[in-house]
Amino acid sequence: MRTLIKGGTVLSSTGAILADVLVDSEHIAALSAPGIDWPDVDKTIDATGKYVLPGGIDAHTHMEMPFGGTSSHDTFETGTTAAAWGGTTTIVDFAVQAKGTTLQSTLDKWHSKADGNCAIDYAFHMIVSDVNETSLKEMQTCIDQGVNSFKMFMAYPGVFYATDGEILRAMQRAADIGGLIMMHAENGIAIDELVAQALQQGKTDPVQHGYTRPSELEGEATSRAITLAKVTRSPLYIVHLSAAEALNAVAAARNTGQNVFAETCPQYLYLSIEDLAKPDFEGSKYVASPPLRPKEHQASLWNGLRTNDLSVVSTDHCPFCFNEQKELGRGDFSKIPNGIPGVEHRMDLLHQGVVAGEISLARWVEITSTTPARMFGLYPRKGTISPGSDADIVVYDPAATQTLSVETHHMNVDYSAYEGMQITGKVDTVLSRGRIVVEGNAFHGATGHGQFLSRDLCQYLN
Ligand SMILES: NC(=O)NCCC(=O)O
Ligand SMILES: [Zn+2]
Ligand SMILES: [Zn+2]
Repeated sequence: MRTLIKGGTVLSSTGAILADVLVDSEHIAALSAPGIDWPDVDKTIDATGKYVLPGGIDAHTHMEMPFGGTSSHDTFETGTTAAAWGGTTTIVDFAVQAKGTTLQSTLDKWHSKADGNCAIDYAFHMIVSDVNETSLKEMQTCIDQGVNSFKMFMAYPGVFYATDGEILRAMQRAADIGGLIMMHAENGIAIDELVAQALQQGKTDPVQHGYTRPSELEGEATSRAITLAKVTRSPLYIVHLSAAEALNAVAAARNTGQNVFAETCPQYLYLSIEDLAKPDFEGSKYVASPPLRPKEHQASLWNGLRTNDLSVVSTDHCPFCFNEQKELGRGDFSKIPNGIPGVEHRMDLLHQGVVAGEISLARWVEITSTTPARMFGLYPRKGTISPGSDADIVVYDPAATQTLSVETHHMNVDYSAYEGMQITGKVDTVLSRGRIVVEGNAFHGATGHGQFLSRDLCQYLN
């Protein structure tokens, strides 16, 4: 099957050119001057007036993730389908080690959830919640199976939390074997005290989730993680960075040349603690950790995206329904399942950054596709429109408009965190390994089309 995408503006992390893109089977065969007459073309897509960009890579999702006695509501099938609708053609999801289990059994479990069930390609990170001799050894086993990044938690004592000593040991191991430690950086011990105090004072509303997780405690944990990474000579990737204090710590480390990287998420760029404070328990829809911050943090985060102190935007997609799931925390905010849905909207939301003049078109591509591909060992198979690369391609109409809503989204969750938001730009067509999966308002993808991506070691970019 040969598909020609004609007349579009092809975007990359370095700029834009007018070019046609020839796709042969699953791969990009050629970029050519506009109008070249390629033989044996089965399907032509007219991209005149549209952008042609590499498919989005969302390096932080949680499909079917157990949390707080329930499970995130998107399956790998529904979540990857929603991702495709929004122009994301690869996800990297987190396999979650439960305490007392091995990394191998965790990996097997996540394969059994995902394999054969994804509409787009997928890979895994590993959450290490039980640091012991076996799991430290198994980090190499994970790498051998294409999983070379390991998330650890300074938050959630008693669940995922690791002590500084455990983090130090895992970082030493990662440094030895070429792994990447990803850190949820919040001071969970201090936060638990603040949570207990708030509950004791009868403060139970969702907004307390924000008040009990102050940005200083994200800044402190980020600095501590950076120090541990420095001592162990381990690269470090801070996940879901939300606070100016944390960003300052990352920027300072990077200025000294340390291999420290960070991602932020659309919710920290567009939503704020005012959403968490919505009445009638509606704030629960916005409970995630780190929490949504006062609006002032947003300008710092956009600046971090420009300076590259924030290298990646991922969603941390972790959907829990308002009815039944978020409901578990009515009367006790600490029991609200943590997470916000968003896998479908990342490309659109970041395009608003282009429209608003916060970032360039090239930067849009870089932070949503090219850098995650390079950072997580998927480049040049993914993250670029180049001959030989997988034909994961988005044709995007920058002039179209849409309104985000639970009525129209495809995520398996009963609310939209961005309800009513007006968006300029819309996905027109999506190809996943050469297959047209989205075309206008039609979905042509298939469950099981998505393949597991065994990742190469990470390529760090300062
Ligand atoms: N972020 C969040 O609130 N839920 C998902 C788990 C995590 O990433 O910490
Ligand atoms: Zn986290
Ligand atoms: Zn997460």
